Amino acid sequence: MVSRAAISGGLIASVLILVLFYAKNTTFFFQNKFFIEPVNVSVNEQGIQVLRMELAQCERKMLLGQRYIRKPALQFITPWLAPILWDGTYDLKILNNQFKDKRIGLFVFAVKKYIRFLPPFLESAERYFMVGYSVNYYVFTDKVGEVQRPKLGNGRILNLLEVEADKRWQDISMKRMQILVNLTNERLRDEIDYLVCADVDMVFNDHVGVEILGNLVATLHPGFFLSEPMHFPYERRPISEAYVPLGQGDFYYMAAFYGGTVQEIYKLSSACCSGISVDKKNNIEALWQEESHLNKYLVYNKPTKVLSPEYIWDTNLPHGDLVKKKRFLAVHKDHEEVRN
Ligand SMILES: CC(=O)N[C@H]1[C@@H](OP(=O)(O)OP(=O)(O)OC[C@H]2O[C@@H](n3ccc(=O)[nH]c3=O)[C@H](O)[C@@H]2O)O[C@H](CO)[C@H](O)[C@@H]1O
Ligand SMILES: [Mn+2]
Repeated sequence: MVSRAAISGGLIASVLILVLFYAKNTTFFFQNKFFIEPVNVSVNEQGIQVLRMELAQCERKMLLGQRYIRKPALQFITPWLAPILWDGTYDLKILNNQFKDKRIGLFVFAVKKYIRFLPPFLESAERYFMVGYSVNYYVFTDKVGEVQRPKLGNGRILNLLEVEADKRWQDISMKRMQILVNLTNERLRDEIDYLVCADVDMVFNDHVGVEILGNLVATLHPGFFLSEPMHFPYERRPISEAYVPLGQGDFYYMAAFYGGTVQEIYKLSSACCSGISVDKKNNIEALWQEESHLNKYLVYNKPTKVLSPEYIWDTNLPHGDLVKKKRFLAVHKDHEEVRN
């Protein structure tokens, strides 16, 4: 004869199994359904409301025991509590007060054919980049004599500096790290407080101000901000110094816009530079050159501020509706033509 206790035990066990099975599947279901949430990432007056509604929705789902996950890049804060800058998430008045006496540098390479991108880059920077602040441009080129000096605002200085042109575009792009080491180790220490490093094949298209300043600042790559970390194009070959193992890394950053204090950029460029030279000795080049080394560095040295893809956008990319302000835009180019 089966005892009563055994029957109720069996019943409880089967109910438990059913509950677990249901929970597992609903979690799975909601994870998929809500993983890419079509959110309004701009937090102005309506934005705040949207955010509140989302939070309420999120709480409701959590109450129901369903897991609710929002894409990390669409959050306003990283897991290590650094702000992710989206339009409307900061108060410019407070920041302008905080940074009012700071001197800012903008570092850019315009070598060989890329010199053609320099006039629109500088003109747009004069219109949108740190307007009202003391800005020192550091333009490295192999054709100092060919640069037409644009009209600059008050307190803004153009430093034209000579750099030797490498044969391969990859080497030109990577050489930026070597130049940055020297620049931040010597001259810049007394000249500026913050340095911003940019690609030249870009134009400023909207306000970019002191909100981007911080100890160590990097920008989410606009092509990967919604991707799963396992799909980030990190260097995955362990033989390279830029290697990032699967399961590590939070975001994929683009090397076309990053910055920080002179001291932090010195540390960053020194690390990337030594990684690049070890790779050279081992006859390997990281998948995305210095960008791979930058990403490796940022896995282990977390940025203190992260810029949303508002700060690097390309109009060819999908999901532009999530990015309300396109502040720094890639200029479309014929890669073959301009690199050869
Ligand atoms: C979509 C894509 O392909 N993205 C990669 C590509 O970006 P990009 O296609 O944006 O690289 P790029 O051709 O703009 O080169 C980077 C920068 O190096 C400078 N430069 C380069 C070549 C040259 O002849 N003269 C010169 O001045 C210039 O400032 C330029 O903006 O390459 C980068 C550098 O490795 C990164 O890895 C990017 O992820
Ligand atoms: Mn570029």
